[in-house]
Amino acid sequence: MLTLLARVHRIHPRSSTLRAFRAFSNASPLSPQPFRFTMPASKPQPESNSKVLILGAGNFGSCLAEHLGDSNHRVFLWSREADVVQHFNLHHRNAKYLPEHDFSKNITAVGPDLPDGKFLNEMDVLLFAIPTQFLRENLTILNRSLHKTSLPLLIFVNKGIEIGTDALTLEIIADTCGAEVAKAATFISGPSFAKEIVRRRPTSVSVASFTEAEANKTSDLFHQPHFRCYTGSDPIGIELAGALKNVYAIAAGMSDGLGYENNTRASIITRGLAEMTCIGTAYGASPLTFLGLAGVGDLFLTCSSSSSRNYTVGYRLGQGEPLQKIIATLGSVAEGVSTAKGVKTIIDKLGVSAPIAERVYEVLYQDKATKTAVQELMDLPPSRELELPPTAGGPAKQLMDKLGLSRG
Ligand SMILES: NC(=O)c1ccc[n+]([C@@H]2O[C@H](COP(=O)([O-])OP(=O)(O)OC[C@H]3O[C@@H](n4cnc5c(N)ncnc54)[C@H](O)[C@@H]3O)[C@@H](O)[C@H]2O)c1
Ligand SMILES: O=P(O)(O)OC[C@H](O)CO
Repeated sequence: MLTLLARVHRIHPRSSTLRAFRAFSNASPLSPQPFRFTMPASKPQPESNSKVLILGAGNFGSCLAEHLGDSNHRVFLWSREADVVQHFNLHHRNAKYLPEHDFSKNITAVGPDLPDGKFLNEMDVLLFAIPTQFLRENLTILNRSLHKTSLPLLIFVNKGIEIGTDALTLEIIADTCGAEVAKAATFISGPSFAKEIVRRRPTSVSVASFTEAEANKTSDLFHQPHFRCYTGSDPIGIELAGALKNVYAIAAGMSDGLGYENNTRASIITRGLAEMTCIGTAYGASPLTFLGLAGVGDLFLTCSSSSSRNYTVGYRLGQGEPLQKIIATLGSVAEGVSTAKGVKTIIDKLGVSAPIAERVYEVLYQDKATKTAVQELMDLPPSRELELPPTAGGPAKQLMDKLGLSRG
């Protein structure tokens, strides 16, 4: 397989890229396939009419509530905003997010307090659509009433890295709810604008979990003729891909905002993918995950559309607006802004070269002018196009140790 890979891609058999692939297949704690672990599973799902609690009634939580309500599940949508709850139950509309959309009658809004233990444990599915920076505080509270012997199916859709800890969601779950809960968690990522899903535009996503049964249950729950799910066993990889693409979407937006054209954006997308793959590989994720929907799929989407909030932040920065004003008026979360901090720490720690991500960090947090950032990237000395770093160890290994999943 590796010899074939070398022949097809004209890679020298002793090249560092091939060595990295070889090292990955031998030493990485994660493998893109097959599923290797026997895991704690959630309680059996009903054939139909699952009871689903969606935590977070922003654009994405509301859109996924609609998707599941529309396929005849009984959906409860938790919002921390009392006016959103009240308005939703009266009008079947979310006044703040996706305000044009008429929502399914199968959805009931709940809140603003977090649901109590009795309600929580009656659910078949808990889906978290809360921005990454607020997940820990909510999981800490919910964990107190979660029955660990009869877990609901647990699904996470946020795309970010926690400020201060540089933790991925898997680690936040392990810290707040324990390793057994983290091992049963499932992650959805990929190119999926909320406003297109509610209009039933054909969409495909990656679904990953350490547990095959949980990934399959999530896929079964979501799969529709207009919504395809592709399962995988690299949750760390799809989490990293989803978080990283937001940083590169800011870079692509900056370039467009500065008035650069298609060549520049294509360079940012392609070099961004190379950086994401190197960071992911050094972290201990599978490089192949970055070629999937959660990787290049979502990168391409968010780097090339003004529907992306992260792209919009970059675009407005490129046009000369100050960051604080952009954040104050965006009306919705752009995870790339906070994630750029975690990415900077991770690349420094891992010693990975990621010049685009570094420049995004410097523009956001060190007052570097967007034009200077682009010029500095263009002034870099010529380099090899792709050199994957070694994969042994890395934060994924530490996370797998924490979950009790490392190879003996
Ligand atoms: N919008 C999309 O198309 C899309 C697609 C895929 C993934 N995502 C991801 O989903 C996550 C949520 O994004 P979104 O688009 O729904 O964001 P949003 O800005 O539309 O909504 C954010 C939601 O978080 C809630 N919130 C804010 N502070 C909170 C707190 N302390 N505790 C609990 N809830 C709090 C808000 O009330 C709101 O309901 C993000 O990680 C995003 O990257 C979004
Ligand atoms: O609007 P963005 O930039 O947060 O992107 C939303 C989703 O992540 C697209 O898949």
